[in-house]
Amino acid sequence: MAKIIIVYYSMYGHVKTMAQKVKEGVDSVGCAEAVLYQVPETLPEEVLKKMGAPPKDADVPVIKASDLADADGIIFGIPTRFGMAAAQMKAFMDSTGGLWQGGKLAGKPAGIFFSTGTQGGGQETTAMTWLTQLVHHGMVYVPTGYHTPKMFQVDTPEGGSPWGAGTFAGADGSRMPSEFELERAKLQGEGFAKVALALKSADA
Ligand SMILES: Cc1cc2nc3c(=O)[nH]c(=O)nc-3n(C[C@H](O)[C@H](O)[C@H](O)COP(=O)(O)O)c2cc1C
Repeated sequence: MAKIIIVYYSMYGHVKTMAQKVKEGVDSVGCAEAVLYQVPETLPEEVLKKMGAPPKDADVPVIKASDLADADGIIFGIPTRFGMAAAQMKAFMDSTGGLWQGGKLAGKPAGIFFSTGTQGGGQETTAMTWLTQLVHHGMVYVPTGYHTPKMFQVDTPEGGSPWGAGTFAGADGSRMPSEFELERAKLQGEGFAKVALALKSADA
């Protein structure tokens, strides 16, 4: 059984909704199971209140760096801030120095999915700039590529790219992931689990 960790930050629920679909995809493969975690919050309560952030989910545990060590693969769910990852995600990665020194994540597959407010708001730059985290840990980036013919056909704005599944929250945050974006999130989970299983069996 391959254990896949899906670790995300989600202030308004878009990334969380995508994370649940990615999990569905991983779990559908058989011999693979995804576990959801959220990263610790770094903003003070009063700032969160001003930003209109709802309370965090009690049902998703908050991750510690050591939780990553026994994963067979890690998928990162990232909301965009100013064209790159939300600082909460980076703050969590900054707590993984011990794992990095011990090479504990080296060789593990890693995927990325994301959410921006708008088209052109930084879906690909968020993924690209996150690669530094993976490279320094020696992780193996698993993109989705054009994993469904529908990616060539969309005529309405849809989030995501060959870098990973994605969604648009809309300028006011009111848009929720579309059916196509959720389908891609599930496909990403499926494809990722297959790669993780192959790497795990090659390692056995
Ligand atoms: C401080 C801040 C910076 C943001 N920067 C961007 C940005 O550069 N591009 C963009 O499209 N959206 C930006 N957004 C919108 C977020 O990406 C959006 O709220 C998020 O993807 C929603 O995901 P969530 O519901 O999981 O939190 C920003 C939001 C905040 C609060």
